[in-house]
Amino acid sequence: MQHVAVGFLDEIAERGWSVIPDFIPAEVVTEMREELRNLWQEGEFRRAGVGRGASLQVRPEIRTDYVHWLEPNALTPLQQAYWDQIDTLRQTLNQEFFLSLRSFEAHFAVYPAGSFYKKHLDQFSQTRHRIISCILYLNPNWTPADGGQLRIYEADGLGHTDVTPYGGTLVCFRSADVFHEVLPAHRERFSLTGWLRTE
Ligand SMILES: O=C(O)CCC(=O)C(=O)O
Ligand SMILES: [Fe+2]
Repeated sequence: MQHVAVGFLDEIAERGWSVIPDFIPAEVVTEMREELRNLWQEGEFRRAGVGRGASLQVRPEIRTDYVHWLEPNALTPLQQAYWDQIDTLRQTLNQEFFLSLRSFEAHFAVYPAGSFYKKHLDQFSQTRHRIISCILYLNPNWTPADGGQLRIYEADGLGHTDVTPYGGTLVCFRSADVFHEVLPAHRERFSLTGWLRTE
């Protein structure tokens, strides 16, 4: 079993979210960002939507990012290595919290300068398969002045915490009950966003 910091599991249990700085090393962040950039230049991204299946809609008043879904059967070696790391996390979460997380789905995301994603939950009301959201940031030299923070709301709805999207940082939270939003990014913002699922 991978050694995850005790604090990580406690935070997920108690407040619903946790941040792991340097989840992957800087060289790997750079290589992943190169893969993302190539796909972007090849026109392999689509405007992200809201909802699922037939009710999926592009809603620019809610989110203005672009996504490219990864194909689990055709991962690059770099993507596979990340998948393996997440799989260890999956097993740890299953053991610790008696969950039945079975799979992982993920997309690269690009937030062009000025983009945002308003306050939302990641679980769909009709289907409840997304249990833990995992976001890996791929930005070079990000600073708080670049905006694009992930704003995580407290369960009481009163307070919030802003997470700066430094390259290599992983944020995990419970998809069903942690409200969050992406504040407007002042620079192009890159990430790999995924969900541990029960199906
Ligand atoms: O990129 C982030 O920080 C969060 C993205 C997000 O909330 C989502 O894609 O559902
Ligand atoms: Fe989200």
